[in-house]
Amino acid sequence: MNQSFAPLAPRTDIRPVVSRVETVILDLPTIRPHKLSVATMNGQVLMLVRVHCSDGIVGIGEGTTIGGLAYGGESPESMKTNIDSWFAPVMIGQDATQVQALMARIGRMVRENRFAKSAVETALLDAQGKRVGLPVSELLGGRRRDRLPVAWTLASGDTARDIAEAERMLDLRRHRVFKLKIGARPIRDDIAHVAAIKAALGDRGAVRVDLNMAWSEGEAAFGIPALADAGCELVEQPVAQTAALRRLVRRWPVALMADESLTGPESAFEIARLQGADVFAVKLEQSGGAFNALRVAAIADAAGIGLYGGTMLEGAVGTVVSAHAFACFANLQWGTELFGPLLLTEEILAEPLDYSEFELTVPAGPGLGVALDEDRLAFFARDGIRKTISLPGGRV
Ligand SMILES: O=C(O)C[C@H]1C=CC(=O)O1
Ligand SMILES: [Mn+2]
Repeated sequence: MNQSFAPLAPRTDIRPVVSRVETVILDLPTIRPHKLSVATMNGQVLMLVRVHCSDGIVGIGEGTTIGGLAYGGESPESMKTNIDSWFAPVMIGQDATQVQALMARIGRMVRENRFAKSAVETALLDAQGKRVGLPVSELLGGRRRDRLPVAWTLASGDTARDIAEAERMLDLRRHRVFKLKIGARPIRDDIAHVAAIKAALGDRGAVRVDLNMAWSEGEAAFGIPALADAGCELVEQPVAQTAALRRLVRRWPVALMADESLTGPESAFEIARLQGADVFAVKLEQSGGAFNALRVAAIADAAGIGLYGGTMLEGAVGTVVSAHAFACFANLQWGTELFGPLLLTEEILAEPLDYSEFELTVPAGPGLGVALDEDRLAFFARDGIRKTISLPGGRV
């Protein structure tokens, strides 16, 4: 046999490595102002990261915050700078197939920066899923559900407008669980607002509230029983301090949920040890990525704490990786609020996500199972082509 025609044996000793890391910031309009006690959002800023690998595969990830720096110490701009300057050199040339090992390497070189870590981990998982032909959920241990219930946040700042919005969501069969953002107004006004919305919806819609830490412990002791009387079933992060939250838990027939005070497995362990919450709002970015979110869920399960799939109001990419992770949770007693893409006026995916019958379908394709619409991305990129053209009707 002529040796020169013998097929080459595949090189199993050469693994694809990270060859380039690219970041971009997108500025997207929201369907209406979104009013939280900490900030009013008139648009959303997404930081997208692409991890290019030596086998030609590209993974995508997202880092997004709420109201810039209003929610925490990272902003989309800080994520972009830190990934460009500090993450990329640590990643380039490293084995792209061993996601946990590479994240551990990043963890040794980069302190904090949980949101940015979540974004690059997402991109590595997307790339590895595309490489092996499996959805991210399967790389995380395997999904237990294909569809996730999705709550909607009413945050227009106006009671009548919120009721009309809830009615529309019920008619569309898109959402039947409503989270009301309160805490910016006097307590009695907020209670009246919640009571009016619950009275209008009756048994057709569940009502929950999020204070984003706005109340003191004394205000919470006054407000929570009134919320329970108004028919509210869940109160999210009424106070900032874990110790205060713990003192409020189980005093009234309404569940209390930790959000801002939950920043990954260590804080989850501490809150669980103190019996400081009935429910955890797990967010991938707050946790530092999907693997850490699964660790938080395991701690909640072990402690008998309920689970809720939270959002940082991410766009499609951050929402989808969260969906893959929440699909793997053993328990998801309180559903999710993965509605971020629906708050944006613009679609950035080639195929939109499927929101129907009050639920979101977890994509089944390899990796995240979604593809970006590159033209729209180029259009909405900061300093992108939107700066140089305008649409008819002045839509932008
Ligand atoms: O939970 C938060 O604090 C952030 C976020 C989630 C939904 C929403 O409207 O805001
Ligand atoms: Mn919250």
